[in-house]
Amino acid sequence: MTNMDNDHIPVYSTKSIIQKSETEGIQNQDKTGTKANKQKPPPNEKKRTPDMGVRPGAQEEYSKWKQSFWKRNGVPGPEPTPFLGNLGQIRKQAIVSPPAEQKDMLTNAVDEHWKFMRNTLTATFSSGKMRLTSPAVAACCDKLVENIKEQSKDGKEVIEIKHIFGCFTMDVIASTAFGIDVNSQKDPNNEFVKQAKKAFDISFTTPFVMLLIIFPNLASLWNTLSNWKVTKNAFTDVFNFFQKVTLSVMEERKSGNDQNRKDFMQVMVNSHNEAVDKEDKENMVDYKEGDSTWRNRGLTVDEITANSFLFFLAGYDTTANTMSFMAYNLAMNPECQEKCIEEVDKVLGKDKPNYDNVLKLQYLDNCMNETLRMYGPASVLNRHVQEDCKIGGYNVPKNSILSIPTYAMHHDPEYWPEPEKFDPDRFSPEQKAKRHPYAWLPFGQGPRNCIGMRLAYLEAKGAIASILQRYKLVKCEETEDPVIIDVSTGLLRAKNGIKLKVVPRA
Ligand code: HEM
Repeated sequence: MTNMDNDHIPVYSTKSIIQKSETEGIQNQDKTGTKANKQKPPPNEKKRTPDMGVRPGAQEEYSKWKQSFWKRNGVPGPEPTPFLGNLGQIRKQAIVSPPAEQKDMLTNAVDEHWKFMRNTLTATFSSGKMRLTSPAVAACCDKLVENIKEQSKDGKEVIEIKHIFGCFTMDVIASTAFGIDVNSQKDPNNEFVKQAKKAFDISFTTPFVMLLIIFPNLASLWNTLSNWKVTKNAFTDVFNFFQKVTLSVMEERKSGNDQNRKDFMQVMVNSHNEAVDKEDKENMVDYKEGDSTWRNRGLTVDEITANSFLFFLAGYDTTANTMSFMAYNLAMNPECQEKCIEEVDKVLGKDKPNYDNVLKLQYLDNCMNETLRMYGPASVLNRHVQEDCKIGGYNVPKNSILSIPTYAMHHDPEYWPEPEKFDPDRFSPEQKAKRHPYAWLPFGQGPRNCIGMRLAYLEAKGAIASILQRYKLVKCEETEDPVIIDVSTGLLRAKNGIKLKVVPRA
């Protein structure tokens, strides 16, 4: 996605996205798709002088002109409010790229540069690389269980589960993306932990980010608006810290220390000389042998730094929230938790989780998928339209931004009967076969989908399985029922956290 220069378009109808064919033949549709787009804003009736005042209703017409773009193009939807359009309705579904000035982040890159980096980084998350990374994830699972043991005091203490999982995902990213071992639960004053938390707080709690949610096309002003300097400078400080960490880790690797470490950092460092395996090629965007955008060079130091940092921003809270809601769902549905425990005992026994045994936890997989349906952290997807096109019979002009409301789609009773019910069997092969594949999009879709999905499954399933090997997750008086959702920061999370008891298994 890029910084945009056109209308921000909320697409409301799940049906219009999912069942394109059903919406063909709409009335009032401009056949060429151009005439309607060339309409001008309402003209002033006459040249106004300062004392003439404004024609009744004209102010409102102007204030809604941008927001009524789709209405004028025949696309049905809710009535926009002046200036903010339908923000009230889509706020629940907003996700935003971090406001980094770093052009080398995958999320900020475009065209050939994005393609080169996406293909290079895709290799970082291949199943082969995941296998190499799984001992590092298993070590973090051990720390997680140890921290739970210390906090739970034989199941008597109430645990803020989101905090525990936040520390876990922080440890995983530190270890896999930066090659640094930390225990953020036990050592909150560690410099890496402090800076990482700062980066995250800046990205997701400042008014600037809220503004970006409201007006995504303002992102291009990031470098020029001085009243955001404080935030920008703070963010740059944090980025500089991560840059120093990356450089010193790379230096250490070059000097021979830790060269055999199998983490993303090493894969990125080796990117110019590593072999490309068959699976990498299959997952790459438009991969062609000898393509000039691919492997004509390795990743630069700036690209490695920017993307290690991005992995942290994109993978920390998303995965921690998913795990928290998963634990919540299992505590609220003990019969489902029993099934998971049975499966974990059968498949893992007392073994540590790794890429292959975690893949075999099919019921736990269904529980994670159902959790992502109910509480997927990214509740909206955005696309920048590159060419004039038709979607579901509607004309969509070049340079529009489409917002796809996944939260709304995941709660549409037409596709998900009793949407508020936790029912992991919705993801059985039979149920899945009956559903449109795009009815469930927690990781997005297409070439720009989530690159870290495999890691997210390995982390979340591995950690929950490690807990269930020893403990049960139990609802207690402090557990909110139903849990209150907060979307004010752009990412969906539990407003008051999630509190549970973690009781040792008999
Ligand atoms: C449960 C956890 C996660 C969820 C629900 C999630 C969801 C998403 C979504 C919805 C997108 C946008 C996709 C689209 O527009 O089609 C995305 C992009 C991305 N995600 Fe994730 N994500 C998760 C974990 C991770 C992790 C662990 C990492 C890395 C360590 C990661 C790295 C990224 C990156 C780099 C992109 C941008 C890809 C690009 O622009 O080419 N994510 N993620």
